[in-house]
Amino acid sequence: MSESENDLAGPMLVGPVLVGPVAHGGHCVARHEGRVIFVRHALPGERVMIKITDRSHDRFWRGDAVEVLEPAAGRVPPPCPIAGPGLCGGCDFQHADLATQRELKRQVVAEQLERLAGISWDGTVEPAGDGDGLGWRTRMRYHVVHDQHVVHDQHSVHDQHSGQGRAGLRAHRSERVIELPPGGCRIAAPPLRVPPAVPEDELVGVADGEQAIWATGDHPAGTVRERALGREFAVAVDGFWQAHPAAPRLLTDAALDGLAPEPGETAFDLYCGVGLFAAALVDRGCAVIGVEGNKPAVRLARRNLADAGSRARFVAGSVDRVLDRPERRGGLPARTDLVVLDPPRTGAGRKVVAGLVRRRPRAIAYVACDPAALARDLGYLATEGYRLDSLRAFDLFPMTHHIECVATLQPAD
Ligand SMILES: C[S@@+](CC[C@H](N)C(=O)[O-])C[C@H]1O[C@@H](n2cnc3c(N)ncnc32)[C@H](O)[C@@H]1O
Repeated sequence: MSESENDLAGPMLVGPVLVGPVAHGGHCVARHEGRVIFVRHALPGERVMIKITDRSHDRFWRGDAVEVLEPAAGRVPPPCPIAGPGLCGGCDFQHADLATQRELKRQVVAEQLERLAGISWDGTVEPAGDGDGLGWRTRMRYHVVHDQHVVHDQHSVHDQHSGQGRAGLRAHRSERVIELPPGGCRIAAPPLRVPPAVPEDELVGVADGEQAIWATGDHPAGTVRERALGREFAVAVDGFWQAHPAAPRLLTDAALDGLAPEPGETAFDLYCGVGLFAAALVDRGCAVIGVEGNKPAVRLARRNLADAGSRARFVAGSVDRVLDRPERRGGLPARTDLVVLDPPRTGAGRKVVAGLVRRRPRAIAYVACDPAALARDLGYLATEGYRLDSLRAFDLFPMTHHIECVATLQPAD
């Protein structure tokens, strides 16, 4: 709980405040009486009243715009009734139209690249083809709220929940669960919008066409079949697969456009999951080695690419360690023509960058779900002699602040 929520004087309201530029993380920057406030539910240029939600940092506060005195041109009523201040933390930008959302994301990518890598980028954020930015999310994790009742027995008093719970989503930066509104989650694919009542605390849903597959527990068993690139991929129910249905095609096309693979070339697919980029490279005639830390995903990748025979090989392990290991001890060859890397939100880091540039690839495609980590790693790659060739940004997470980028690089000389 934040300090302000603990405050006996009640929540603190400040303003009117003029909202400044958007910042990475789904908020804008405002200044009030010499202090920076990261404010959610606002747009640049608006004049708002801010409810302070976190005063625990010396250098900045956090807050929600709870009253908009002068709205910006792109403001719209949020399509979901739980998208407002203090409610669901999943969607950051429902109060902006899609063009404004994309402009905010463009500014964030450009600012991160400039500030962290000294790169000036004048690209746009490309839509993923959805009309209204709703109903795209094919993977959902719901939390379940139970009615608690207190049980007294002869030894102790404890809380118990009774029977089925009601599904919800977490509030922003909080464990608090906000119950779904009637009609369910607006960005979930239609079969996942309204989940079934379950007795467990968590519920994972995967959309399989018009059907939903539901699973509970920390490590739900089972696989689903995803169709992409004219292939079928088996994916664990709780495993990684791109959440937007347009993502596999958009991202592999962008990576391959930059790499321009030739038949017979060698490639690494680092952080390969169940083999999406490996499949795209194999289908263009390359021999690929995938590296993935999640062992079940590696087993599925081997199955998914079984038709490629010796042209697709998968190594289980942490990318930094596998890159460091000699080939005779299960590491990777000393040279490769091409590299695709698609790390988690934390990015690849200096050690991975050093390990891959040592192989002198003629082209690298970096698929990134965090523009700050991407910009930091592009800085490392520049120091190691790789220059940015192209950078495309895709709006694969409409209504949220998230954005997916594909950067391609070549040796500077
Ligand atoms: C963003 S996903 C990309 C998966 C795949 N490229 C795709 O598009 O389906 C990142 C993957 O990296 C894996 N991963 C995370 N950290 C890792 C590490 N240090 N070494 C190897 N794999 C890692 C995760 O298990 C996950 O499958």
